[in-house]
Amino acid sequence: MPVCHLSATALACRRGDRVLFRGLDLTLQAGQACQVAGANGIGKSSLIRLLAGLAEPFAGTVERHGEAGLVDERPGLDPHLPLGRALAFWERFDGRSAEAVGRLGLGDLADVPVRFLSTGQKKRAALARLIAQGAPVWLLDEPLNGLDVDAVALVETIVAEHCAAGGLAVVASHQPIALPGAQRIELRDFAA
Ligand SMILES: Nc1ncnc2c1ncn2[C@@H]1O[C@H](COP(=O)(O)OP(=O)(O)OP(=O)(O)O)[C@@H](O)[C@H]1O
Repeated sequence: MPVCHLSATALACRRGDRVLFRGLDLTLQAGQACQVAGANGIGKSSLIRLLAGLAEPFAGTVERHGEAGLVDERPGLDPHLPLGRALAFWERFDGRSAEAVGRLGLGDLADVPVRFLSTGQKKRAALARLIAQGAPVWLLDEPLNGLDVDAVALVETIVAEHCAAGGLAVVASHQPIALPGAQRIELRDFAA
């Protein structure tokens, strides 16, 4: 696993004419995880986007060393392709195939177009691609949405394995997720 590090300093986020949060500090080294918690609309997705470099902070800085792997509400897979081919598209970038499809219960779905997959199956597929990507910095926005109880436990295990292998993870979720030893950020504590 490539060396990784993620930090945010005095971070503030504005969406539209509203400042959502300010004064947020975060430091994650290889092997560490953080859960970002908070009510709907408080700014969890916005924080993930700042950490991913997809949006500019209103104030403060983000420093990231290591490629980011982002999972959000869009699976990042061509909806018109069968799942197997949609995942294969990423192989040329990732340099490896999505070997976790079996573990994620997708083994029988290779011929099913992505648009026909259920919500939970799409989320599982996004996680299969995330693992294949091999990025050290995982930024997971509501990764449990649509997942059944077994899949929730699997995500908890996969995140723990990723961190044990030297990766790091930020998990934004309004649902409980077991991340032993993880930091926790309550976004309401930074409400502007
Ligand atoms: N492009 C935008 N312009 C203006 N406001 C926005 C924009 N995008 C999001 N917002 C607002 O920013 C706030 C935070 O949104 P965000 O999606 O980060 O919240 P969240 O904590 O992830 O919510 P949820 O738990 O419902 O997913 C919301 O009030 C939302 O309406």
